[in-house]
Amino acid sequence: MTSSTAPRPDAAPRRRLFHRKSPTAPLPRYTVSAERHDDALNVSWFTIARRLPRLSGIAVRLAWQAAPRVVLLTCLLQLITAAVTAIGLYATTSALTPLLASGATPERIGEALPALILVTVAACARSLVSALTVATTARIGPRVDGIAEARYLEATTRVPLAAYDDPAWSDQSEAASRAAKDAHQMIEALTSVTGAVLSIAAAAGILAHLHPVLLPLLLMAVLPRGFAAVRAARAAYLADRHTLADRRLRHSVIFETSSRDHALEVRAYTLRPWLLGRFRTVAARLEDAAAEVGRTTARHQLVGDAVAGCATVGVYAALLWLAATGRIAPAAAGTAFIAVQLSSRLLAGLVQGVNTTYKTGLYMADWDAFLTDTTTRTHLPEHPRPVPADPQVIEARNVTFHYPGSELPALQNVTVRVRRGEVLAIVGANGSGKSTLAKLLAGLYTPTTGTVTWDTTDISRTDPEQLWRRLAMLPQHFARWPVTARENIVLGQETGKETDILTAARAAGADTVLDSLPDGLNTNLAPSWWGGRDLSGGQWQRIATARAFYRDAPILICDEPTSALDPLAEEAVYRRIQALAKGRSVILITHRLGSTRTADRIIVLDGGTITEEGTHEALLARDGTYATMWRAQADTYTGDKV
Ligand SMILES: Nc1ncnc2c1ncn2[C@@H]1O[C@H](COP(=O)(O)OP(=O)(O)OP(=O)(O)O)[C@@H](O)[C@H]1O
Repeated sequence: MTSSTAPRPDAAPRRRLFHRKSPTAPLPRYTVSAERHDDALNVSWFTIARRLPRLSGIAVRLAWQAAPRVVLLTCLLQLITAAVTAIGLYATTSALTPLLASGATPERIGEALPALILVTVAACARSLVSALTVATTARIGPRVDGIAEARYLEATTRVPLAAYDDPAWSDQSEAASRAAKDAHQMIEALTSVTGAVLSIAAAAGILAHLHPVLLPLLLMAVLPRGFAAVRAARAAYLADRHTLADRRLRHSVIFETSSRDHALEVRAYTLRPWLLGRFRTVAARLEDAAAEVGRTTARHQLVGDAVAGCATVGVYAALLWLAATGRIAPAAAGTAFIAVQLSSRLLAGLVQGVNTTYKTGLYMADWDAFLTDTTTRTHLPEHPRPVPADPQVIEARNVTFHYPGSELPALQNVTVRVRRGEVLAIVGANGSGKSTLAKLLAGLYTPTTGTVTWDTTDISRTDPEQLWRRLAMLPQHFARWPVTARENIVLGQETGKETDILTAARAAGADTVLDSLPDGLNTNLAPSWWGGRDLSGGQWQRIATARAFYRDAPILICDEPTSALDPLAEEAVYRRIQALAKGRSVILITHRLGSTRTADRIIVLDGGTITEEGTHEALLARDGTYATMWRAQADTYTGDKV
């Protein structure tokens, strides 16, 4: 399996999408990382027949999990449909035999009447059972989607963070999320396939019973269209896979163009033409792909219909000949005629069903493979080591770390230790590896080589969820959760005492923010929803800081905690961090060197390696990078050279 989404130079779309006021924009054409089913068009019928049960099995298992009784009911309804079809056809022969015989018309009709009533009852029963099947299937669909989506979400929230940096995983994730949303289609399709197959089998059984030659004749009429359907499905699926990257791109272009977060820059930078140009480029590419699928499907359908049409004419001619030469009874020929017509109608459902089953089934296989791959990536240790409840020392030893797909290490041979009760400040230029080191110490990434230990426990051998329960982290890019202020602070923990929430808020300077909100802690901070309120950047940072302070964890990591705060709030937050360090290990990443003065130790990172380590005074005395940065910052305050 290849694993990259390397951009290729964009080729101009072959045809125009729609009337455009603004031009299309150059947009990289990404390749899809894992073309797992590229062989789908080339495989033999035998392979498809072999694959279909497995593909169907995934959906059937989901359906069974969702509603076993409803599945059983659906199967029962399918069997009833087939039985009613057989009864209807059998009754047709019984009705035709007296009708086509010689004798007085009233007598012949009288003789055929019970069979005619049976034919009518069978037709009504078929319609009723078919309606019941639709209602029953509709009950399973949403539950199946729900289970498939929940399992997708469980996998994505469990997978190590590094997976999100891997384009191959992101591609798979897109395919799996699409499959999970459409799982119900597979169930509907399978139901119609089973129903049609059983009914056609019933028709075939009756025909075989009437005369052995009728069965091959029926198959001749129905098979060509079925073959065409499967070919069209494979072509459509492959085209879908090849446009996966473009569909991801289109989602992100739509999001970037219309989201609230980007709305200001869209206007201030007059981005409309550029963004719409990007959208039109990717939409045109998708339009071209869809048109290609349409052409392929039409070609297969046309060939299938032509062959099926010829075969049907041949079947009718053969029936006439068999009846005319007395080889089969006229009533049997009449029933065969009706059976071929009925089967052709059923075939329409079967064709559609096989089409969807195969296509959706391949996506369900992607979903299944994604869950397996994600579980493999999650690789929890079989017997996880317990995480120390109150670690005394957190240590990275000879740690080197590469982001997925990145040749240069973000960290190289880093050894660092932070003890309980200590504040370790990490400083350095942009991109020097500060956040990466913090994430490794927190177990959010696993080192490529080297170890991170909490006390003597190698954290790669622990259960990460247990580890993260001992962690309070204020990341550089914190999330603005669209929930209440209270939930934003308590986030993921049981709602504790109101006084604890307010204490954390006060320590983070968020108390004044809460005072300004109409419903205080209960104010909804989802500005895109009715009644929701937004906050300023600094106010959000105070809430996010309160979130980290509220969490009573032995390890506190603050990554640029005051980047948006006013000077007074900044001062208060650093004081609080200092106070919190008493019972904790604190890792502080900051460019505000004023705040590092009181840190117990400072490390300076440069290009992923530690170049200096010591106290503020020791590093100033050393007159290295730290001293240079300190002086540069001091100059901006004093206006003098220090
Ligand atoms: N998800 C990622 N995938 C690939 N490379 C990454 C990723 N995140 C960071 N990097 C790279 O790793 C290096 C270290 O990044 P890191 O975020 O740790 O720097 P930093 O010192 O925290 O920077 P800043 O001061 O700008 O926040 C940088 O070269 C960056 O480009």
